[in-house]
Amino acid sequence: MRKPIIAGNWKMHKTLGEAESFYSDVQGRIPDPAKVETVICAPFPFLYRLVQLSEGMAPSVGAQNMHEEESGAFTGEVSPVQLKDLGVRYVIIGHSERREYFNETDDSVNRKLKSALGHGLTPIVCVGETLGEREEGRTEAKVSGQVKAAYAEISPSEAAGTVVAYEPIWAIGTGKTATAEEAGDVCRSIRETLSELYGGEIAEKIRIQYGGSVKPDNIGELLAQPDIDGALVGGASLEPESFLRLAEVASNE
Ligand SMILES: O=C[C@H](O)COP(=O)(O)O
Repeated sequence: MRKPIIAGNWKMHKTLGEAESFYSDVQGRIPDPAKVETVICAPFPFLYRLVQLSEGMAPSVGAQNMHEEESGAFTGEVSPVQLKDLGVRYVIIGHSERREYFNETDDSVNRKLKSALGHGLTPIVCVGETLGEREEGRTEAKVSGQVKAAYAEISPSEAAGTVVAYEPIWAIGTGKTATAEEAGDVCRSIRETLSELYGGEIAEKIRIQYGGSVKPDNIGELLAQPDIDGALVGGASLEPESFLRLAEVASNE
C-alpha cells in the first residue's frame, strides 16, 4: 500500500511574510501524516525559514530545483549539499517549466536525480507530454522515454524511494485537467516502464503523482485511479484552505 503524497509547488509566488502566514495557518491542521505525506516546494529564499517553522512536522519542505554539483562556480545555482544543510527533504527535478525555459534535458535530469539521491534528498521527477505529442498519439512513448532517461544508472533500491510526477504540459495552469482515466492510463504506463527497469516489486513501491490543474474538487477521482498515488499541485497549493482540503481528501483514500 503506497501512502499518498500531496506536494505543493509554489513556483515563483509569495513573499516571505505570505509563506510564513501559510505555514502558521496549516500547522496542526494537516491530516494524520500516517495517512498522507504533505510537502511544500517553496522558492529558495524561503526554505530556511520554512524548515524552522515546520519543526519537523507536516508539511515537509522541498525545493523546486537544484544543481547537480556539490559546490563550485555556478552563479545563481543552489546545490544539494546546501539544501540538505538547511533541512530540506524533497526536491522537484525536471519540471516542464525548467525543461522549457531553462534548457533542462533528459541528461541533466538524470544527473540531478543521481545527485539528489546521493545526498539523501527525496526527488520528485517530472515527466509529461505536450499537447502536440498527445494529439499525435505519442504520449506513452514520450513519457516512457523520459522515465528511462531519468533513471539511467539509478539502482533499484534508490529508485524505490523516488516519486514520479506525471504532468501533461497542456494541463498545467490552464484549468484543463486530463480526465482521471487519461491520467490513470499514463500513470499505469509509467509503472509498466518502471517495472521493465526494476521489476514489479520495486515498481509497486514508487509513488506516481498526477499534476496539472489539480483542485479540491477533482483530486478524489484522480486518486481513485489505482496508479495515481498523489498530486503535484501548483495554483491550488497557494491557499491554506485549498491545500488542507487536498490533503484531507488524500488522507481518506
Ligand atoms: O508543479 C505543478 C504543476 O505544474 C501544476 O500546476 P497547476 O496545478 O497550477 O496546474
